[in-house]
Amino acid sequence: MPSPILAVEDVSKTYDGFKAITNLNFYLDQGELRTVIGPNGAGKSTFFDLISGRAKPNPGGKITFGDIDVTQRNEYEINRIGIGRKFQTPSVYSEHTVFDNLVLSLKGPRGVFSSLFKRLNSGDRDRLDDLLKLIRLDDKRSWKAGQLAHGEKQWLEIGMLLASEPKLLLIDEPAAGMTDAETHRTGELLLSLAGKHSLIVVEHDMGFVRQIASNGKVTVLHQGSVLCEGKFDEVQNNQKVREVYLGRGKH
Ligand SMILES: Nc1ncnc2c1ncn2[C@@H]1O[C@H](COP(=O)(O)OP(=O)(O)OP(=O)(O)O)[C@@H](O)[C@H]1O
Repeated sequence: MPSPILAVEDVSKTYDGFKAITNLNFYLDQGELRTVIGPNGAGKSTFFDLISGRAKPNPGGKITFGDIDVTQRNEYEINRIGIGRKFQTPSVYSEHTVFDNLVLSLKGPRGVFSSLFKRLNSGDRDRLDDLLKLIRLDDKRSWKAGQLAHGEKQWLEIGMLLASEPKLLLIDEPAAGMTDAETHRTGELLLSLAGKHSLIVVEHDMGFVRQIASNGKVTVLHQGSVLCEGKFDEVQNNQKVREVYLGRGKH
């Protein structure tokens, strides 16, 4: 049994007396791709905020990454320890080329100026070439990022996340606003990352969830807690999930 890379234990988060996350327990294995779904307001973004250090849990809970207790670490430290996050809306450097966007995201203490004007070593170059192929933007490496289609910007941002060499990737609704073909390609990309990386993907598009959860587990959040966890079909057929999430339990 692989040991969990992430353990979230008895974690709660209260905002102005409202519990956005309630006694949440969540374990992710090394190399696992987990999909997290849940209705609006279920706590998915707050869950990511807590793991990434953007928000602090109420006293009492614990978040462990590898063997490090990150419960009270700040966002910057957690990112350096190896948790990278991609938000729903792509945020690329529009005026820079695709290639330079990746250079700017390479791991290490580099300012914008030194990143762009420093000579890359051959190891970095090879890695960026591989990344460009992986995200299928090899032929657009010299394009300004602002010229890319929405789906391509999302892939570039996944590439930027990978350039920073995280061990765990938190990815928020990567398929939002994509065409069917782009969505499918994104699923292939994420599936190809599993194993080498650990990933948690929050998503609403059920066709996409079915694709990326084909070999893995889905966690359903509801009112800030785990309602159900299992293979896609198990989750889809779960009565509680139908009632609260799909809203058609009685039909
Ligand atoms: N900073 C905050 N201050 C006050 N309430 C918050 C804050 N962040 C989240 N909440 C509340 O916590 C609950 C969970 O919100 P969250 O954004 O985590 O849900 P979600 O599952 O990501 O929803 P969606 O799918 O709509 O993005 C909501 O009721 C929300 O209003």
